[in-house]
Amino acid sequence: MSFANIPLEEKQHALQELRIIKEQFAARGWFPGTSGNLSVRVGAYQPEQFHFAVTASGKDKSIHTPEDFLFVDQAGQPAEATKLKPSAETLIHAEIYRLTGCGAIFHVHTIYNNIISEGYGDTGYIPAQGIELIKGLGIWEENAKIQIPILPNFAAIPRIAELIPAALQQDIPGIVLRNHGIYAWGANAFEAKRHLESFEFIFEHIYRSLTLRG
Ligand SMILES: CSC[C@@H](O)[C@@H](O)C(=O)COP(=O)(O)O
Ligand SMILES: [Zn+2]
Repeated sequence: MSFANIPLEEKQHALQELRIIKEQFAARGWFPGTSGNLSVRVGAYQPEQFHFAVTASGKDKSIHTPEDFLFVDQAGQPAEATKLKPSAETLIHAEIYRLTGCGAIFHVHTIYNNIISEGYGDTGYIPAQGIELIKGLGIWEENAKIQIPILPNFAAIPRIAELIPAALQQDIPGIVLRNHGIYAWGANAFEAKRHLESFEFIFEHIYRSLTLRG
């Protein structure tokens, strides 16, 4: 499906969803120093052709402006004429959409995801078990044991993107960049938000449990 053929209402709905999520996450302090990026996919999905709305790069994500988002294609290139620059990490979003066919991807930098990803960085994944919010990831098995993948925080985004296929864990809707932040995704914005909140609860739980035990 070409970008022009995607109904205007669907595009506007995606922008409205992003605007609401951006405001909610900003209120939690999840975009410090302009960090973080958000996207919602629009139109039909084929691994080799799709489109999504993504945050423009380097903006203060705690305020709303008419220049907060733009639409890009599967290669991360603007889908229509614009002076806006897509997020520096758009290629990571594109690769996650290509591999999963998901509907929304949210990326935030938090103290908990940074500290925990550094702590487990050499292991390559964050282990979690016995935390109720694992169910928030859609994993309902009793006492489920999960491993949340960690990728190195290379400066070159294409180098990170090329590691994603091997790192993806079936049933784990997220990837952490070491000492950087998390990407969480879902079939739609509602699910991606639930997953992101669940991951962040898990990270804080692990951090506080380790601190308590000394
Ligand atoms: C200003 S620190 C954050 C950036 O380095 C980057 O990791 C980030 O999340 C935001 O980049 P952006 O290009 O605004 O989407
Ligand atoms: Zn980032």
